Amino acid sequence: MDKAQILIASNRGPVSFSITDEGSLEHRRGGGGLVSGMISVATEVDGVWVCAALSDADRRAAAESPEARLDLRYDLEGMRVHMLDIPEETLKGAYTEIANSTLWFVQHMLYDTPNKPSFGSGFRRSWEDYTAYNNAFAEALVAGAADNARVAVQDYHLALVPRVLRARRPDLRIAHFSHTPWAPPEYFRMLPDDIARDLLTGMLGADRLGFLSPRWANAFLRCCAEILRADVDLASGTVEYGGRIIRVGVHALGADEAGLRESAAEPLVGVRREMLEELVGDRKLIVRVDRTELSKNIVRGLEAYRELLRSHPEWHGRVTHLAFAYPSRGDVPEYREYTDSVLRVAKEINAEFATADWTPLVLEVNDDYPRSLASFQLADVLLVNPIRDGMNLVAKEGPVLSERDSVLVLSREAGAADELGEDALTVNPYDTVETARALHRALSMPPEERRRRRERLAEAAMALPPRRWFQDQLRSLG
Ligand SMILES: O=P(O)(O)OC[C@H]1O[C@H](O[C@H]2O[C@H](CO)[C@@H](O)[C@H](O)[C@H]2O)[C@H](O)[C@@H](O)[C@@H]1O
Ligand SMILES: O=c1ccn([C@@H]2O[C@H](COP(=O)(O)OP(=O)(O)O)[C@@H](O)[C@H]2O)c(=O)[nH]1
Repeated sequence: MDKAQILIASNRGPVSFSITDEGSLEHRRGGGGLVSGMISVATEVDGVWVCAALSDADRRAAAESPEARLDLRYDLEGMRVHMLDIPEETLKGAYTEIANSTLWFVQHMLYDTPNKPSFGSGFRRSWEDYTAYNNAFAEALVAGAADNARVAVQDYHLALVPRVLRARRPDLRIAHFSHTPWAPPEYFRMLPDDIARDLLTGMLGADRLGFLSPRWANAFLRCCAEILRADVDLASGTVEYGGRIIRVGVHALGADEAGLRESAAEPLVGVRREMLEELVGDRKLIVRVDRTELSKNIVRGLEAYRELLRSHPEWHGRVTHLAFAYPSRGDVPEYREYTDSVLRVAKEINAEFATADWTPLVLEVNDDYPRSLASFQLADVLLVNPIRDGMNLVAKEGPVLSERDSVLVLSREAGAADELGEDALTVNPYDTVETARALHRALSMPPEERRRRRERLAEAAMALPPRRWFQDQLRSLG
C-alpha cells in the first residue's frame, strides 16, 4: 500500500458496521458531529483515515478485511479507511473510562463534584489503556505516513498521539483539533497533576492546535500557562514549550450544505416527512435532535416545554414537540441514567397535558437519521440548549434545511452561538423559565421576522463548510 501524504486520525470513523439477522455485515455512516464534518472532507482528500473498530461488528469487519485493513475507497470516493482492531479491554479503558467518563466530563464540566470524580487505582489502569490506545494510533500513522506528510489528529481520545508521533517521525507536520469545549484551569486541574500535564504536553507535540471557538482556545492557553508554566501569548495564540513554539488557532466548523441537501433528497426522508406531517397535522412544531447526551441538556429542555404549556395554555392542542434523542455511549452508567430521566420527564409531561386527540410531546430514543432530516425541514422552532458544546452542528443544519423558516432557540454556551447568536433567540441553558419564554416568542414570531432571521442563520451556518475548515488546517501546517 502506498504511503499517504495526508492522514486523518479519529476514534470514530466514517462508517459503523452492524450484523444483520442473516449474519452478514452492513454499514452506515458513523453518528455525531465529528463524522458529519469530516466525511465531506474525506470524499475530496486523497489520503488515509485511521480510526478504531468500536463494536463487535466493526471488529469483525476489520478482522475480515485483508491484513486487518479496510479499503473503503469506493464508499468514500476519496480516502482509504484504516480501522484499527484494538483489544476490547484496551478500548473499554480508553474510550469508555477515560475519553467518555473522564475527559468528556471535565471539558463539559459535567461532574456532580460532591460525589465524583475520584481518581483511584481503577482510573490509573484505564489510563494505561488510554496510553496503549494512543500508541496504537501513533504506530499506524508512523507506518502509513509518507515523508513530510501532514497528519490531522482529532479530539480528546487522541491527546497523546502528537507527542509520540513527533518523537518517532520528526519529519511529519502534525495538527491536533479539539471538537469539544476546553475547561478553564480551575476545573481542568481536578485531574491528577501528572495526567493533566501528560494531556497538555501530549497535544503540544503538534505544530498546530485547533479549537472551534476562541473561548475554548483561550481556556487551553490558560491551562498551559498555569499548569505547565509555559510561556503563553494569549493575543497571538502561541505557546512556547520544550524549545518550540506551538500555534493555537480557531477554526469554526459549518454545515456541509451540499452533503445535507443530497442526504435530504433521499426517498426515505420523504417517507419520514409524510409520517411526521400526518402526526403533527396543522399544529406548530418544536423540534430537537441530539445524541442522548448529558451535555445536550435534554431534561431541562423538556422542563422548559412543560413550563411553556403551564404558563401559556393558549398553546394547548396547538403545538407538538418532537424530541429525537438517538442513543449514545450506552456503556457509561451516567448516560443510561440520563436516558431514564429523559423518558421519565417526557412521560410526566404527557400525563399532565395530553388529551384524547393531542399528544403534546413525542420522544423517540432510537437512531433514524432520515427522520431527523425530515424534522429539520418541518420545524417551526428548533431547540438547541446544551449546557456546553464544542460547536453543535444541529444548530447549523436546521436553518439550512428549514422549509418553514424555523426559529432557532440556542444556548449561549454552544460554540455555534459565536456565529449564530445574533439571529437566534439565545438562552441561559440552566434557566428553564427564560427558555420557555423564548419558545413562546419563537412560536409567536411574525412571518417576516422569522424569514429574515432564518436566512441570516443559514448564511452564517454555511459560511465555513467542512472542506474549507479542513483546508485551512492543512494550509496552516505549511
Ligand atoms: O463518537 P461518539 O462518542 O459517539 O460521539 C459523537 C461525537 O461527539 C463529539 O462531537 C463534537 O464534534 C462536533 C463537530 O465538531 C461538534 O459540533 C460538537 O459540539 C462536539 O460535541 C465528539 O467531540 C466527537 O469526537 C464524537 O465523535
Ligand atoms: O439520527 C441522527 C441525527 C443527527 N445526526 C447528526 O449528528 C450530528 C450531531 O452533531 P453535533 O455537532 O450537533 O453534536 P455531537 O453529537 O457531535 O456532540 C449532526 O451532524 C446530525 O445531523 C446523526 O448522525 N444521526
